[in-house]
Amino acid sequence: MTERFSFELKATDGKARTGVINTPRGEIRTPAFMPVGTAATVKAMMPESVRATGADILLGNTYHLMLRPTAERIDRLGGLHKFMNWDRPILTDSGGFQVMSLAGLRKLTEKGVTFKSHIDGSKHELTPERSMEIQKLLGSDIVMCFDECPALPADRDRIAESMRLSMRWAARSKEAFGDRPGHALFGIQQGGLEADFREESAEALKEIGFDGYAVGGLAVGEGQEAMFGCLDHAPDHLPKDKPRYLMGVGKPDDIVGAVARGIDMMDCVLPSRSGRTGQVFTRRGVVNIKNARHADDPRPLDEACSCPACSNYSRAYLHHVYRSNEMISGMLLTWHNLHYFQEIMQGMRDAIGAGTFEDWQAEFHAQRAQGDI
Ligand SMILES: CNc1nc2c(CCNCC3CCCCC3)c3nc(N)[nH]c(=O)c3cc2[nH]1
Repeated sequence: MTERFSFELKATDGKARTGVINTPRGEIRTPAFMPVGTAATVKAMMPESVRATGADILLGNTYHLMLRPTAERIDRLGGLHKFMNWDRPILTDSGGFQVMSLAGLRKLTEKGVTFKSHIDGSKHELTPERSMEIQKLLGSDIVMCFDECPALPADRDRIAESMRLSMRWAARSKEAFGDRPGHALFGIQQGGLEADFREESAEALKEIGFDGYAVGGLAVGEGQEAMFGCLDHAPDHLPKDKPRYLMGVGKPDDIVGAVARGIDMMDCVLPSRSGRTGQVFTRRGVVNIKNARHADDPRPLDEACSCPACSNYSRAYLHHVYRSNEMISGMLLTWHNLHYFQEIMQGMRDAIGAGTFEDWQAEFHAQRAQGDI
């Protein structure tokens, strides 16, 4: 059990890296996929099941939890780990991104953001200082700076202005975070798809100094080609000896492409949200379980998968419980998707460690090209 937060790089293969983040609540094997636990739960999953899929860390959300049940109440009840019965690391986002995508009636100023709750319309304010206070009350192990993520497409002036505001907010976040051994504060690089702004943002963050660096401002509708184009240079300006976290990504092939470009950590609602809408990710591509062609199919979703859904149930059963809107449908498909995403991460960690990441990527893409799934 370490009292400090540290990152050990174990091996690299091209720009891809594999390593371990040591935290007082346990280690995080990288590259890491972090399941999203928006309102103190990974939807349809017990925490022990999330762990069984191979997750070392999960995400909590400042925006949702500040509105309901409030960070103060979670603090009074012993913090988010105890509240949701997850004793391993938790990373919390700073709330700004969710305000811009969820809240009503927002007002953005140099100080921060005021907004109306999407739950009951009550008025709230988020500033770098308040976001740090909330994340401290939640007890999260990895805290994200309070930032502003501009919607793309946006012109260069808007992107520069937004990035420079986020850099001022990063300095205020660091100031408010203080010195908290065993807890980490991550800066968030902004700058849209502009290489010069990405470099300016990275330099500003390094000047302030953080325990890890996120690549923000992506996966906001730019498409995979533009995102990869940005990732071909954006991580290069970030410190090599600190973890790099790409926020909000993504589909399996997004994740593989991001790791190949030097990313160590990712989060996405996709596997859990898709699990509830019948979209199943497999090594050969996506299966839509609600399609009538599965009604009589006795085969598992994926013969090569060892998750409970693939080990114990037929496609016909999964089709039936999805169509019947039974709770077990979301449980089994979410479990499968999270298990599959973690299997991809384990495959990449092993391949990078063995120096065979090129071959692993070729096999990953070849399998997906196959026909009927
Ligand atoms: C989906 N695409 C995307 N997500 C981004 C996110 C959110 C990442 N996921 C956080 C979880 C979401 C569900 C609830 C729990 C927290 C971003 N967050 C921040 N702070 N800044 C971004 O530029 C930023 C950019 C992002 N792009």
